Amino acid sequence: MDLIKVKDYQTMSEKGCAYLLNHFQTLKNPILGLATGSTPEGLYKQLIEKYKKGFISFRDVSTFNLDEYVGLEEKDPNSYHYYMNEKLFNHIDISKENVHLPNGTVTNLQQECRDYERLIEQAGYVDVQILGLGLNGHIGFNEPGTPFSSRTHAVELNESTREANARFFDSKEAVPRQAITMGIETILESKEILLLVSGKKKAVALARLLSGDIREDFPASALKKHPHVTIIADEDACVHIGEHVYQ
Ligand SMILES: O=P(O)(O)OC[C@H]1O[C@](O)(CO)[C@@H](O)[C@@H]1O
Repeated sequence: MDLIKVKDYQTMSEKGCAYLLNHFQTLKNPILGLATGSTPEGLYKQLIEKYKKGFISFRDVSTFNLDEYVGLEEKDPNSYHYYMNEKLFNHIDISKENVHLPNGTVTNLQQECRDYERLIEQAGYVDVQILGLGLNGHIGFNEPGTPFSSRTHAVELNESTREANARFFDSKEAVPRQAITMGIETILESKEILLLVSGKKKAVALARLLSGDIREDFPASALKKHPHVTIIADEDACVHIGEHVYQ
């Protein structure tokens, strides 16, 4: 894993954008894996800016999002469909049929997960997967204990994750209890992975990722098995690096 340490959130977002643009140049039909949450918002702003200035087009880009809540309609402001439309897709020239997110409103979640896997495979797998880091080391919605061999699946969300995400909802009770997420093995099939980490809150998780063992109770540690992971982290997120030895 390569660690690029930057000053702050803004620089992390700019560097993340430069990293993606670099990869875009080498790919004919880039397939991007996308994350939600607070962390990539600045990166999406950067991408929109580059598009508006004419530096980049998304006409040939396809996207696969990591996850979606179960039970939220696309029009629900807390759904990840809504988030992606608002934060990125509505502002760029991407074709809606090239955009993919799991559908959390279907009755047969297992079938939806299998279909999502098939779509990723048919597309030829993700070229660059963007990830954020959960406080408990989750990636996508793969909570601690998720087998590294997991494929796209429906999950029960941890209370700590529901609490962390309650800031987007009216109350913690309103946060869905289930989600669909790409599995850890699905994520590891991406050709390149870009992990963005920002803020003091993430410092312990980042330090554990860098110096701890590869263990299923810390999902992000699976990234150490991948040959092409780049981490861009700001100074606040790096404050605990090297301080402890994590088991
Ligand atoms: O970027 P945030 O909001 O800190 O969230 C970190 C991670 O947690 C999730 O929001 C899931 O809870 C991921 O989508 C995200 O990458």
